Amino acid sequence: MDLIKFIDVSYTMTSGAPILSDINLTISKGKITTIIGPNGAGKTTLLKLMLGLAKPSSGKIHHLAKVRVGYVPQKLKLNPLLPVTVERFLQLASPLGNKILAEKINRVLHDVGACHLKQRWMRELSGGETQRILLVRALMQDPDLLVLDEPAQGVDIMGQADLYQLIARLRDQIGCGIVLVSHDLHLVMAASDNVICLNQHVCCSGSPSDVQSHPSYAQLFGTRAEAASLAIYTHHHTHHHDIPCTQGHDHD
Ligand SMILES: Nc1ncnc2c1ncn2[C@@H]1O[C@H](COP(=O)(O)OP(=O)(O)OP(=O)(O)O)[C@@H](O)[C@H]1O
Repeated sequence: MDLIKFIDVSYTMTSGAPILSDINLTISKGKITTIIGPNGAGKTTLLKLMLGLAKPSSGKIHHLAKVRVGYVPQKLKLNPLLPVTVERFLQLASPLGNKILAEKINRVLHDVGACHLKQRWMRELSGGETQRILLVRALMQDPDLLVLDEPAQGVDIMGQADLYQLIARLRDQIGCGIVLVSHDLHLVMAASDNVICLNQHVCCSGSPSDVQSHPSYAQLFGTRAEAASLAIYTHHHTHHHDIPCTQGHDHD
């Protein structure tokens, strides 16, 4: 099912500077669509258009009627002096009554494996933990479409892999559409159903393998594109473990 469809969409600044031109794309339920592109390519602008926070200068954007969108911002702007627990933060984001809300918070925290964070202070969470709680907040809207702006920023590589696995699990479990912006080509190629390669216009799009074999992808990302085609999760051992795994050891 199509959730959002862009038809010949262009976006121009009031100064007349073109930001996006002739964008045609479809966001579908049950699929992870990742937008990749260099700095200034217009990725955030594209998300704003999807979310209805900006209007196209020309072209049409069709939304499925009453599509519910959950948005996970790049960063949380929270007053660092404000003592807010995770539970309180989530309560503040919902209009639900006490009992239903408490149950929902528990359920969604459980779904993303974050029950242990419930009583922690928001300001003390790590980057990856904060990202998970922002995801919980978005999921509490029961979204048809989940939009994540660079969710892996500030999260270490193992945390990023976990986050992407979680996003893929949510797609299967909830069946919502997922749109994300990412700079990490390895993870994008491993975890997306569709990839849109953007540089003010759609340079190429399709399955990760379609995009990886497209000349404009190699042109835009150069050596990073080559590196991303190598598997990253393979953990080759060329040695035997004779010490417990909890102690440090080097990998060849
Ligand atoms: N409010 C604004 N006023 C002027 N220029 C803007 C504004 N918002 C965006 N731009 C310009 O539009 C272009 C696209 O910006 P956008 O933030 O969408 O790119 P991006 O792909 O998300 O970049 P990044 O990867 O660096 O976050 C950039 O050249 C940016 O400078």
